[in-house]
Amino acid sequence: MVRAVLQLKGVERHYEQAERRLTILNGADFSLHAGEMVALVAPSGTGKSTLLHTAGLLERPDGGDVVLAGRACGRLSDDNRTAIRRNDIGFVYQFHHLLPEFSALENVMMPQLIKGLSRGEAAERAAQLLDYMQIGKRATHRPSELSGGEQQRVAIARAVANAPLVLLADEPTGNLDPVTASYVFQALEALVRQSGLAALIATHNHELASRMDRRVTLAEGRVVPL
Ligand SMILES: Nc1ncnc2c1ncn2[C@@H]1O[C@H](COP(=O)(O)OP(=O)(O)OP(=O)(O)O)[C@@H](O)[C@H]1O
Repeated sequence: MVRAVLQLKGVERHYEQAERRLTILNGADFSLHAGEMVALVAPSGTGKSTLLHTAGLLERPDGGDVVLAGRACGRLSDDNRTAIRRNDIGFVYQFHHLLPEFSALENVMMPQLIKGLSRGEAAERAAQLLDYMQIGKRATHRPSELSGGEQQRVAIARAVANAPLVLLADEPTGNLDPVTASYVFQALEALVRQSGLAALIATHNHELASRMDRRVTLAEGRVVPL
């Protein structure tokens, strides 16, 4: 049986809004397996970002837990969750959030330098990843000198720079035109398949969702098949 790299077990998330309690995740269960790409497709405001942030240990669940490679992590301290996140989880957002004063190569090197790799090792891996994302020729360019699709390719390379177990993406192509979105997704897919990563990708794009292994949605705070 393929092992679950990421599990949500009865996860609850509530927000206090204008003196009322808003329940976003209400006992959400979900398993993501090694090598799998899963699309999270749900209407705006139903909790996709909340789910990704909780799964990615950015936010703590109010109930239940997040299990990463068999280890219960969701309820750990902020410091412990941050340490685990740095090693084991890659994030891609709708907007690239690249550091504007650094080149594409340096942006991809950054997480590796923070982890403690030497500049030489980090530069070598960053160059390989940029080549893999078919943007190697742009390695010395700053984000402002790149197109939206190129910026997202760099952001994806950065997200996997530390060889995480899990890639979480929140509308990674949401800011791109359909043709560019399709090419960027193709590169993302090739990278995920080649590295054996597990990926959970929130998208409103049904065509891209249809290219993934399975699709889930959120209904009344739970994750259900689509
Ligand atoms: N920090 C917060 N405090 C209060 N309410 C919040 C907070 N974060 C999110 N919410 C609310 O929780 C609900 C779910 O938000 P979330 O961003 O997870 O939805 P989403 O499905 O990702 O939406 P979109 O597709 O528009 O990005 C929304 O009603 C939002 O207003």
